[in-house]
Amino acid sequence: MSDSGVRSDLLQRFLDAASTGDMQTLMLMIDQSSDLLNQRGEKGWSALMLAARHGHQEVVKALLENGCDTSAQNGSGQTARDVAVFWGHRHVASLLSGSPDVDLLPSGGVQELDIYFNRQMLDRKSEKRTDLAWISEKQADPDTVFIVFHDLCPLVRRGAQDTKTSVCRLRAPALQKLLTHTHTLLVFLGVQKKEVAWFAVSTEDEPTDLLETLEGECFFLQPAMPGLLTMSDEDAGVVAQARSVLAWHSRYRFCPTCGSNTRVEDGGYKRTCLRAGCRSLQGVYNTCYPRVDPVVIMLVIHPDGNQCLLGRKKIFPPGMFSCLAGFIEPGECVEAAVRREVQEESGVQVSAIQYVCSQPWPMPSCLMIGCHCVALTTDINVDQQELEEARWFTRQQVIDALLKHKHAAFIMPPQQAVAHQLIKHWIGFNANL
Ligand SMILES: NC(=O)c1ccc[n+]([C@@H]2O[C@H](COP(=O)([O-])OP(=O)(O)OC[C@H]3O[C@@H](n4cnc5c(N)ncnc54)[C@H](O)[C@@H]3O)[C@@H](O)[C@H]2O)c1
Ligand SMILES: [Mg+2]
Ligand SMILES: [Mg+2]
Ligand SMILES: [Mg+2]
Ligand SMILES: [Zn+2]
Repeated sequence: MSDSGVRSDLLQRFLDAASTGDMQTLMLMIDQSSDLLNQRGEKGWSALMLAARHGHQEVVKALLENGCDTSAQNGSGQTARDVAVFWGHRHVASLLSGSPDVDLLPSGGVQELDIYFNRQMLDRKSEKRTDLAWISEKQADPDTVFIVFHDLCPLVRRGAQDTKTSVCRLRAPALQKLLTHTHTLLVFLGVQKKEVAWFAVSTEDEPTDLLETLEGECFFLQPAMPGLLTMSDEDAGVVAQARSVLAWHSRYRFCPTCGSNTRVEDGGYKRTCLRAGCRSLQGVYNTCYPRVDPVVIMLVIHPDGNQCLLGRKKIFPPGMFSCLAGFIEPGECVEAAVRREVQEESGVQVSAIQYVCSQPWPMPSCLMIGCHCVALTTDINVDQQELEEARWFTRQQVIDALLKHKHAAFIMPPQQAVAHQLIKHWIGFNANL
C-alpha cells in the first residue's frame, strides 16, 4: 500500500475511534503520531467534531487535553461546539465552550420565515375602507378583481400542470347578478400593483348560474382542510385574509352587545349596531371588528437538547404528531400561555421560551404564535380530554420523519402548518446530517 494510502488508512482508524468513543485506541494512536489530532477526514470533519457529534465526553476531554484545535470548522462551517449543540449534547457543548450552561434554543436570532398563509400579495390600504366614494368607484372599475366564496370556501380552478389550485379572479361583468343580490357581502381586501382593487364576495346560496357562465372547471374548494392547503403561497395569503373576515361576518350578524341588527361598514371591516343608544355606539368597541384568536404553538425541547415533545389529537391522521398548541386566555402573555398549555396537555414544565414565527390560520381566524421552549421536567402525563398521546422524539427520529423515511417513528404535520416550520427550525436542516 502506498505511503499516502497508509496515512489515510491510519487517519480513518483514528477518526473511527473518535466516532465510536474508543478511548484506548485513540490514546495509543495519539502517542504514536500526535499530528493525527487535527487532521480532517471527509467533509472536513476532525476527530473532535466526530466525538462531539456522538456525545463522547471523555474522548472530547482527552482531545482537548492533547491540545486539539477547537476553532476548526467542517465543510458546513460548524465547529465541534456547533455540532454538539446541533445534536443536543449539551454536556459536550459546555466542555467545548468552557461555560456550564449551553443555550439549547437555536441561536442566530429569529429571521422572518416565509410560511404558508403569511404572504401578503395586496397592500391592504386600510385608510381607504371609510372612503365610500373610492370603494364604490373601485367596485365598478373593470380592472377590479373579485374572489367569490360560498360557505367560506373560495371559488377555484385546478392548476393545469401541478396539483396547486388557483383562486378564480373574476371581473364585475361576470358577477352583475350576484353583486346586486341583497344577501351578497363584499369585503375590500386591498390593492395590487397599479392600484387594481381586490374584493371578496360572499354568497349565501350556491351561485349555480354564475358557475355555468365560467369557462374551465371552477368549483368551491371544500372541505376547508386539506383544501385550503393546496393553493399557491400568494393565493393562500389573500384567501386567509378573506376567509377570516367572512367567517366573522357569518358568526356575528347581530350586535353582540344588544342583539340588534347591524350594518356592514368600512369596506366589510366593521359591523355597526342599528339600535340607537346601543352601548357599542359609544366609543370604540372590539365587538364591531373582525376577531383574531391568538394561539400559542410550541416545540418543547428536552433538557438534553436532543429530543422534542410532540402530541397527537384524536382528529389527526393516523401516525401524525404535532406541536402542542392552545388559545391564549384573557390577561395572559405568550410565555404564560406556553407554560400553561404545555403543563395542561402534557404535565411537562417548561422554562426558557423563545418566539420563532407566526402564522394566520383561517380556521376560522387564529393567529398561531410559534415558540421554542426548553423543558424543566420530562415525565409526561397526557390530558386525555385534549390529546390521545404525547411523546419525546429524538433528533434522529425527527429527521427521519422530515425526510419521510418509511421507517420513521411518526408523520410530520403538513409543511404548510407552522408546527412543521417550528420542528424544522429546531433541526436547523443543514447538509451535514
Ligand atoms: N397551524 C398549526 O400548525 C396548528 C397546529 C395545532 C393547532 N392549530 C389550531 O390552533 C387552535 C387551537 O389549538 P387547540 O385546539 O389545541 O387549543 P386548546 O388547547 O386551547 O384547546 C381548545 C379548547 O380551548 C377552548 N377555547 C378557548 N378559547 C377558544 C377560542 N377562542 N376558540 C375556540 N376554542 C377556545 C375550547 O374549549 C376548545 O375546545 C385550533 O383551532 C387549531 O386549528 C394550528
Ligand atoms: Mg390546551
Ligand atoms: Mg386552551
Ligand atoms: Mg391544545
Ligand atoms: Zn347593539
